[in-house]
Amino acid sequence: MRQDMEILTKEHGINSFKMFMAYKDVFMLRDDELIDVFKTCKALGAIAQVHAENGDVIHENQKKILSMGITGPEGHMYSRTEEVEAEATHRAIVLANQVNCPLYIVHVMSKSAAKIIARKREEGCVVFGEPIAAGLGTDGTHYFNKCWQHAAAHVLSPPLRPDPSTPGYLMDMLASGELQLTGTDNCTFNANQKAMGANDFTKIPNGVNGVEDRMSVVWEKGVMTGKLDPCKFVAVTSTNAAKIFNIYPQKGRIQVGSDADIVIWDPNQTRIISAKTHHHNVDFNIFEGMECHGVPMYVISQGRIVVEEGELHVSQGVGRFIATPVYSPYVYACINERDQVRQPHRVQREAFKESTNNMVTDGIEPEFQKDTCCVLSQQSEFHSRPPTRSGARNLQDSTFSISGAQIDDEDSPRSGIRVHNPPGGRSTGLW
Ligand SMILES: NC(=O)NCCC(=O)O
Ligand SMILES: [Zn+2]
Repeated sequence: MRQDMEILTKEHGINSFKMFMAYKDVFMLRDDELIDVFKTCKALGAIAQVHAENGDVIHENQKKILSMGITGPEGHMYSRTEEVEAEATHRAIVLANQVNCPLYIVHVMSKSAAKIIARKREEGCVVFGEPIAAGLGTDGTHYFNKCWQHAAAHVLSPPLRPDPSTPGYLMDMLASGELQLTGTDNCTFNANQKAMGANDFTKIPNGVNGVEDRMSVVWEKGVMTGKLDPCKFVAVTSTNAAKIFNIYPQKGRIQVGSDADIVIWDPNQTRIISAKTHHHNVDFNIFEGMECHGVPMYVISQGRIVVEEGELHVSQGVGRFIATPVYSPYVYACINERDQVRQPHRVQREAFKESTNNMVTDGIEPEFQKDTCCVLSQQSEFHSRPPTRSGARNLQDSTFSISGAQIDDEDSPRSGIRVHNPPGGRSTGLW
């Protein structure tokens, strides 16, 4: 695998690798495997991407939900809760940070996962979060739709969230910079293909549309709501991605020398999204009926007009692959510095010399020293402090040990523990 990644980065212009924490027994990587790939990405200067959901938990939940007789698309959502996404998001960030590898979380779908990304960035982790058009434009209430096809058409992973305030929240996070860019994870299936899971939600192919409508959805939900200004709109739809994937300013900027890929956006026009008029080769559009302000009047690609007033003028094969070089400075600048300054360092000490008196008895009256020695050796398995002057166990000590033993196991029965020297003199009193 490492060799393949090396060839891809060095000879084919690939600088990012997506890993799955979901899809148990298919794509799912375990922690040690993730660490391995993160280390390889780091060594190659690539960006590690993860699909963050806990595949083991999903597997358990799926069995449970199916056994309850829930076979429809709502089961997809119930089996992949926010917590399942948030746990994996947190774990991925921790693992990547441990090996100082930059991380990109694809399709951030929940408030919980977004909050974790924001918190870990605040703590200094190099992690980027990408919400997608689906999660910004619609929500998981569609899984409760009585029409199976409608509900199944919204199945993607992680799923849309039933909390209808989620899209607005994710947009707020983009506006504040806590999430950085928008994608789509465009991956469409028509009704017949989705029907593979007609009797079992776990078999519904995952994925929805997004690529054609992403700009419109982000403008409508971001700019028209006053959350994003037009410059931030450009940043989260274009420039930030170009920077992260190391193709800026060839892409993501309009200037002499950059590629002539330009969208002329008319903010005053409106259009209504529909499967009847979209250009996807699929029979459903998850944004069906959404009225969007802001319409691309012209799209220029490689200097040629490819969209003009709603009409598409493209020919197959004119697209070209853009190589993405490793060591993106926007991603790796801090990483390289951290490699230098965050090294653990060894403390220089004198060699250990065995002491002739290995009991610490300072401050304990001589008459109690014998008892004390006995107690200390009994305590060796525990965090030990000497007994108090009265001889009682020091209450600052932990009485917990992994073995389950208690510090006072030998004084039985437990309800009648003898105190050698309680305040006020020796007695056989109980405490
Ligand atoms: N988002 C989605 O369901 N896409 C299909 C493949 C994947 O899970 O990434
Ligand atoms: Zn994915």
